[in-house]
Amino acid sequence: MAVVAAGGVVGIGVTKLYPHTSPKPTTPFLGKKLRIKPTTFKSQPSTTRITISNPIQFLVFASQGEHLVVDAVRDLFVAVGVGLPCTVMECGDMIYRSTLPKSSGLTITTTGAFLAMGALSYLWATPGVAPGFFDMFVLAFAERLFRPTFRKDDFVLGKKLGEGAFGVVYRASLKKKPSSKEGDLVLKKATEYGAVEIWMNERVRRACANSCADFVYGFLETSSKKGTEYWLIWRFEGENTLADLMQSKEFPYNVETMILGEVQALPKGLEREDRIIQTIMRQLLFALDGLHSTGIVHRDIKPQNVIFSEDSRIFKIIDLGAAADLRVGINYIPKEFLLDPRYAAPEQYIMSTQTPSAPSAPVATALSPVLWQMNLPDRFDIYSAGLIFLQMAFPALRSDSGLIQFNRQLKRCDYDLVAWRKSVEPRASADLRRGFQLLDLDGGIGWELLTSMVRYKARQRTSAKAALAHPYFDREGLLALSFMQKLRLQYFRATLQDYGEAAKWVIRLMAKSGTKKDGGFTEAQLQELKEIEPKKKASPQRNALASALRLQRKIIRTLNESMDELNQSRKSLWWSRWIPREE
Ligand SMILES: Nc1ncnc2c1ncn2[C@@H]1O[C@H](COP(=O)(O)OP(=O)(O)OP(=O)(O)O)[C@@H](O)[C@H]1O
Repeated sequence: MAVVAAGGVVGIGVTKLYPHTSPKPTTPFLGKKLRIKPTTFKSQPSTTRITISNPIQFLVFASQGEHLVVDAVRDLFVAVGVGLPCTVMECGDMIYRSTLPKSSGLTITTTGAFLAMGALSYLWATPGVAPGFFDMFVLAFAERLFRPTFRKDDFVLGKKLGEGAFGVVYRASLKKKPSSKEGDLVLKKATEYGAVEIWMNERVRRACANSCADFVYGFLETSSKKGTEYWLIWRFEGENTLADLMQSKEFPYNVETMILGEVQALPKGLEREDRIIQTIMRQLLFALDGLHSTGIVHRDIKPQNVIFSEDSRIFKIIDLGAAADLRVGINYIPKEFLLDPRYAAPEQYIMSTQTPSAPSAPVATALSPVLWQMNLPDRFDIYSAGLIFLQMAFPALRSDSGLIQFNRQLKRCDYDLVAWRKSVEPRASADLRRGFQLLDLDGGIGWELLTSMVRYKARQRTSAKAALAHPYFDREGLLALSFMQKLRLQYFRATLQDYGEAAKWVIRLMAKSGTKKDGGFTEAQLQELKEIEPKKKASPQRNALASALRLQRKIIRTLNESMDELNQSRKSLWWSRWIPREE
C-alpha cells in the first residue's frame, strides 16, 4: 500500500524515514523542528519502515498518527494509481533532492473520482441538500436585504374571498400607491400555520415562482388586543379556482379559451374535452413538479387550492399552510395530519410513522435525500392530483357526495382502480360510460396515466416528472410515438411494477432451491434446519438480561420523546427568525 506523507511541522524529535529507494537512512535531527516536505514513502503490509527509538520519537509518531487518518481519507481521492511501486510512485530521497517528486504530481484516483461523484449526486438529489444551503444562506439572506416592508395599516381591505379554519382572506390594495389597481392584492390573516405558510411561500418564490400564486410579502404583527397575527400578501391571480370552474355545466369548455387563448378547431365532443383536460393536468403536474423538486410536499391538493392566473394563463397552486418542507424538516411531523379526507391518499401520512420526527435542521438537511427516497412523500400529492383528473373525466364525481361515494367504492376494491372499473362499468350510467370513453381515447393512454397516479402504494405511483413525460401529453397520440418515446413508455411501465412481489418471488425461489424438484424443503432438510437453530433456554440469567434490555429501551424511548418535544419548541423558533416582524 502506498502512503503519502503529509507535509507539516512536526514537533521536536526524530523520525527515521526511509524512502524505499533511499540508499542510506537519513540522519536523525535531534532537538530541531523538522519541516517535512510533502513526499512519498513506502510502507509494506506488515512492516512500516518508520522506527521509534525513544519516547520523544513516540510523541512525534503519535502526532503523525492523526495525520495518517486524514491521509488515509485523502488517499482515497488523491494517490498514485495501481501498479508496481516505482512505476506508479515518484520515489525520491531527502538527501538527493533532485530525485524528490515535483509538487505538481497530483493524480486523482478512480475511487476518489467515484466517491466525489457520489457525494455530489447525493448533495443534488431530491430534495437537494446543496441547493438548500445556497437557498437558505445566500438567496434568503439577499432577499431580506432588498425586499420592501409593509404593515397592516398600509392596506385597504376589500371583499372577503374566503374564510377557512386557519384564516380569513381578503381582496386588498395598497393605500399609498395611487398606481396600484384597486384590489390587485390578496391579504390573508392567518390564525394558525401563518409562519409555515410564509416560509413555504418565500421558498417557492425563490425556487419555482410559477408553481404557486405570486407571493409578495409576509409579516408578523403584534397588538395588545389581538396578540400576534401573521399577515400574508399575494398578487390577485384571478376570480376562479379549478373548483369554481368545474362546478359549471360548461366544464371543460369554459376553460378552453382561458388556457388555450382560442377555441379549438374541433367539434364539441370527447376529443376536444380530452385536449382541454390534458392541458389542465399538464399545468397542475408542472406546478407539482416544481414544488417536489425543491422538497416541498403540499399535502392539500384539491380543486379549491388550484387557482387560474389570468395574467399568465396557467393554473397555479395556493394555500401552502399544510405543506411540509422536507429539505429542512419544517412542518414535517410524521404522525400529524391536517388533511382533507376527500382528496387524501390512503397512507394519510407523507412519511412512515416509523420515521422519527425531524431532527435539528442540519441533520434533517443532511438526511433528507435518504428520507425522501425511503418515503417518496411527493406521491401523496400525486394521488390527490389523480383524483382531480378523475373528477374532470367523470362529472358525477365533481360533487362532494359523488366523490365521497367513489372513495368508499375504491376502498372496498382495495384502492385498485381497475377492479373499481370492473365493478361499476357493467351497470354504469351514460355519464360514467362517457368518462371511461374519454380516458380510453388513443389506446387508453389517459386511463393508463390515471391508474399510475391513483394507487394504494405510494411507491407504485408515478412522480410528477415521470407523469409529465407520459405519452398522454403527446399531442400526436399513441400511434405517432417515435421509437424512443415507445421505449420511454416501456420504461415508465417498468418503473411502476410492484417489486415487492418480485422480491417475494425471488425469496420463494431461493427457499425452493436445493429442494426436491417441485419446491419445499424435504422432511430431512427441515429436521436439519431445526437442529441448526440454537435452542432457547429460559434461565434466570436470560430473564434478567431481557428485563434489563427492556428497561434500557424504555429509558432510551422516553429520552428520545422528551428530546423531540424540546426540539419541537426550539425548531418552531429557528426558522421563524426569517419572518419579518412589525417595524
Ligand atoms: N393569489 C390569489 N389570487 C386570487 N384569489 C386568491 C388568491 N389566494 C387565495 N385566493 C382566494 O381566497 C380563497 C381562500 O384562500 P386559501 O385557500 O389560501 O385560504 P384558507 O383560509 O386556507 O381557506 P381554506 O381553509 O378554505 O382552504 C381561495 O379559495 C381563493 O378564492
